[in-house]
Amino acid sequence: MKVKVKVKRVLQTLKLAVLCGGERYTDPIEPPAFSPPTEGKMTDVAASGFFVLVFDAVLGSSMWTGLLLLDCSSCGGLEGVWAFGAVKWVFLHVFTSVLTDGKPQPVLHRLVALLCLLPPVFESGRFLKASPSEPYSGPSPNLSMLLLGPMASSLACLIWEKGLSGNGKTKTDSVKLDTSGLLMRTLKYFKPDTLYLIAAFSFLILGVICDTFIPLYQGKVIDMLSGKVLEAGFGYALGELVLISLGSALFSGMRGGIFMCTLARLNKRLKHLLFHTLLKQEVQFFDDNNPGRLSSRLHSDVDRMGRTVALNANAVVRSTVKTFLMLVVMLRLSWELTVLTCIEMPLLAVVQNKYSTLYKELKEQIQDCQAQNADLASQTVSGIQTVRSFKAEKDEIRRYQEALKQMRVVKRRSGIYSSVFLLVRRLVSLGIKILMLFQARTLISSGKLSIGSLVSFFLYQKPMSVNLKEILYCYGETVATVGVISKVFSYLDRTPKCKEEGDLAPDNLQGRIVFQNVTFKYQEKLALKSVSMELQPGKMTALVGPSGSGKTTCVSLLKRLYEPQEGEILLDGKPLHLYKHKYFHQKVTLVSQNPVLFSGSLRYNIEYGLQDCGIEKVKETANNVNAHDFISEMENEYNTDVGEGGGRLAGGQKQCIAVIRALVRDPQVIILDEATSKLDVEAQHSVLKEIFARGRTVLVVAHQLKTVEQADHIIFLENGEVVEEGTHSELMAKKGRYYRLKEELFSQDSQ
Ligand SMILES: Nc1ncnc2c1ncn2[C@@H]1O[C@H](COP(=O)(O)OP(=O)(O)OP(=O)(O)O)[C@@H](O)[C@H]1O
Repeated sequence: MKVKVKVKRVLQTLKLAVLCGGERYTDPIEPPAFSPPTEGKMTDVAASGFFVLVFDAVLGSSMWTGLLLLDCSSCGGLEGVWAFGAVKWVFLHVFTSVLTDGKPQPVLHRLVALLCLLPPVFESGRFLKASPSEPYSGPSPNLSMLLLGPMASSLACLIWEKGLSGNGKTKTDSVKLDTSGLLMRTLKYFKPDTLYLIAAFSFLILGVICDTFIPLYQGKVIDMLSGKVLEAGFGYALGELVLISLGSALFSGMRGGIFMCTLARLNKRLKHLLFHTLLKQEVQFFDDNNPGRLSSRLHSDVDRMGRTVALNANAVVRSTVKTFLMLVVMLRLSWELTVLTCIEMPLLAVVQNKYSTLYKELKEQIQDCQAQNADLASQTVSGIQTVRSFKAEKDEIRRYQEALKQMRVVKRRSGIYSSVFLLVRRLVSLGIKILMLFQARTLISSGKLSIGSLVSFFLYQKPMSVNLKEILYCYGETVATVGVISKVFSYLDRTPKCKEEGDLAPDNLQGRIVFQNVTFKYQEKLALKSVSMELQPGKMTALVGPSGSGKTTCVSLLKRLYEPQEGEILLDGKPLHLYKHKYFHQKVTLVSQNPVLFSGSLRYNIEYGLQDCGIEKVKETANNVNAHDFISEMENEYNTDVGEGGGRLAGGQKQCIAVIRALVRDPQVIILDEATSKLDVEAQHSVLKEIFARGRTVLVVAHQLKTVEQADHIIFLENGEVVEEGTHSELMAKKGRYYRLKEELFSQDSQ
């Protein structure tokens, strides 16, 4: 135990000396303050790696010194080399644990494994290649071999850390896990298409097998053309080539078709699920997320997510199988040229990995810009009347131009990165190609390679690098799409902040509404402060107050579009959330000043959300509010299309349709938010008469007292508080707070 502590302290002293860059440092217990923590961590790993390499060199030279002193020419043959590797692993492992206080980083594990494995693997290769005339004699103490192992191991670790396993600076294991977790989760959505996928992958593998053998047969045919093989076999080889080519075309076509079909099914499922989840969210969610962004998630992001995962899985499997088969054939043709081809791979992987990291960030930025642009354009187009009436076209164009400029900057950056990446990739490929041509000349002149085989090799080499590039590209593309996938899943996983649906649906509902100390905030903005009021059945209550006083908020809470943070709203003595949703929204209906109509027929809009409402009931209700006549005069009567947002109807007609839509539901509570302001006097009269029938509870929202003279009870709201209430005449007679506050309004009303 004491020895361990001593070793540790010595190591710490050495380590800190290195970390301090050779500066004088006396106290080994108190380490100097390292600057940024991540930098410190990386230096720590580098220092530990350095000590592992030194310790490995010490172990290696001790073994050779021991063998020389004991006068042993062999170190036990191949078994001895493997045994020494195992012993070395134990020593290095313990050393690394001590060095890192029992928490060695994964990179150190990899370094130790490589240092211990490389020499035995190399010696095993030598053993297998040894000819019977020169049998394997075991390793010899060679300085270059002693240096090569540690150098190759360090380089491999460096390439892995800096290039292949991420950007080498910030990527943590949890992020990696998250990426694979997200991809696995996306794959799970393919479950209903398992049969399709099995068929597609089977065709894919058959197609790949056929593809792989095409160049081999082409090479054979070329050798036959040059007269190196018997003429008789020519027709047979040509037949095989045609057959394989036909098979490749057929299987590839089937594979592509089935994949596209599966992708379409996945898209449909995901979009349906996302739309379903979105519609379940509370209204506040839609206040916080603008429609452009949500629609972009629903359309382009889901498409991209499915496409990336499905097509990339297809491409990766195809390219991997193809690469493996081609590698086998290429190794048989010439292992020297194959090694050169394979050198290209890690180099390209490093470049691609760097590019992928940058590309991922840029993709996310471009996506956000696109959503913002779409939102801006749709807002302007849908509000064109307002834009035109304020002559704000130039402002809107400028805003849109600025958004486009922002996107152009990001896209330009992406373009520059992509050209630099392409340049580096091409240069690497070119360098390797030149080396291969030199090697091919040597092989052909020594008779180890025929021209046909060289042609075959080159026919393999191009698709081989295309396959590798495809694998790397798919990897990059998948990494870039992880952001999109996680956003889509974040919406899919979102639990709506609504109370659970109740099961109350009484046949007889009186419609008595009570607000009990209701307080409500929009995010940080307080809109209602402890509001208490009562709406009586068979009576008309008016909610009056200046703009921003909280009238609409009261209505929204009563319609359960939001939930109060404090207090409760009761319907016939029961909290609203205890009622069944459908029942509740049929019994409590709202008609607003600017009702929203959907494109479709009048009948569709009136029956909206109702399953069992016949045309007779629609006609009867329309008749009751004197709307049947104007509807009958329309081109297709109740089947007349109202246009986008009801644009083909006049304001008063829209209000009339909204009133009918509310009344066909047989409501017990009706909320009129300046709902009849655009109707003529006669129409207003018939609408109000119908509304007040059947002892309904009526809540009317208004800005001015003079518009609600017929109300049984008036509640005056200001700054989210009830400041005054009573009948119209009581309020007019009162010289209370309301009149002091609103003298102007009062004098206007009393005129
Ligand atoms: N979606 C929202 N997000 C944040 N604040 C809001 C939201 N809707 C309303 N508010 C704020 O809540 C307060 C009350 O608004 P509310 O719409 O209820 O007033 P109102 O009396 O209906 O006004 P108006 O008569 O003009 O319609 C206002 O200060 C308003 O700015």
